[in-house]
Amino acid sequence: MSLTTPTAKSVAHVLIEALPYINRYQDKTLVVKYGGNAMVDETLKQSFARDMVLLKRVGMNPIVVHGGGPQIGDVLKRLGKQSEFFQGMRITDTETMDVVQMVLGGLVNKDIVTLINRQGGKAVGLTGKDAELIHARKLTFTRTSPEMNASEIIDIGHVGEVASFDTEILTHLIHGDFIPVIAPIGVGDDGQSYNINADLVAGKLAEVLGAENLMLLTNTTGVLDKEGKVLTGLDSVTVQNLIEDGTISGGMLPKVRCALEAVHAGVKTAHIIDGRVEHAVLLEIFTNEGVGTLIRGKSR
Ligand SMILES: Nc1ncnc2c1ncn2[C@@H]1O[C@H](COP(=O)(O)OP(=O)(O)O)[C@@H](O)[C@H]1O
Ligand SMILES: CC(=O)N[C@@H](CCC(=O)OP(=O)(O)O)C(=O)O
Repeated sequence: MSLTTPTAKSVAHVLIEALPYINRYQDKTLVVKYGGNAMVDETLKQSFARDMVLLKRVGMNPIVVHGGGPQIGDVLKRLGKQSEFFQGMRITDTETMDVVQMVLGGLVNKDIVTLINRQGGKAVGLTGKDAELIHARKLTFTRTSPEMNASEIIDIGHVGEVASFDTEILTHLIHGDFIPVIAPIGVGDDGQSYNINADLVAGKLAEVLGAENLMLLTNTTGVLDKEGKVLTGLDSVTVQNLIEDGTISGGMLPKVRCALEAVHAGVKTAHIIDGRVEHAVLLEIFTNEGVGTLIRGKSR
């Protein structure tokens, strides 16, 4: 290919356009949450893996936190078990917890690790139990019953929230040029395993690592309004209104909540983007255009 052909020129142009972004993100941490719904086909999974390797090679520190809700659901179904949710959280009895560990810590985690390594990266897969990365506590809900004038505790089994992180292992991995790939399973004080929503893990991890960016990859073009248009530049007031009027619901609730908490705690930007678009992460990082919903810290 000659250097004067339009293709060569456009390649040079793209690289030069990316330079300010590469400078800006040099040595910065990006927490990328890869949702189970975004892992839809092999080509897309490979393009995601390639993005992670490229980010690492140009000097950023990507950390992947993955989900796998649909994949857990499929295996449970094969075992003749129905998935049940309470406020977006999977009701997790002991048998379900075993399946969660096998699917997230085994199948999904190792699939992502292999894809990244095949693209030339050095990925290491962990659950939150490895080096006690994620300390969990049991998540319980209370429901107030006006008739009985009392509140009732709702136990949804082995479901946890993040109590704290021990990030020492991540520091070692980042300095060794590895890409950590984390399954959202925590360990309690009692040594028990807890199933944690992956958005919650990604948001809290971005906070404690002082990440530059939190990116949540899902299966919509972003947070949508009632007409299906992508909303962007959302702050806490707008998000609250959208939750109250029912525009934001289900699996989008933990995403917007943890993104808001992260930006309030100092993460520079949080984005909810469409993981079904090839190279969605690169488009978000290296272009001015942005491809999803930006969540803001303060109203401007
Ligand atoms: N306002 C909204 N905009 C976009 N998606 C929404 C909205 N409210 C609810 N959702 C739902 O949230 C889902 C994304 O959450 P979830 O299924 O948990 O994905 P993931 O597996 O990526 O975490 C969307 O597919 C959509 O059904
Ligand atoms: C407590 C809880 O609901 N945990 C989730 C963990 C996986 C997850 O979060 O996967 P996605 O990001 O693909 O939805 C679950 O069991 O499905």
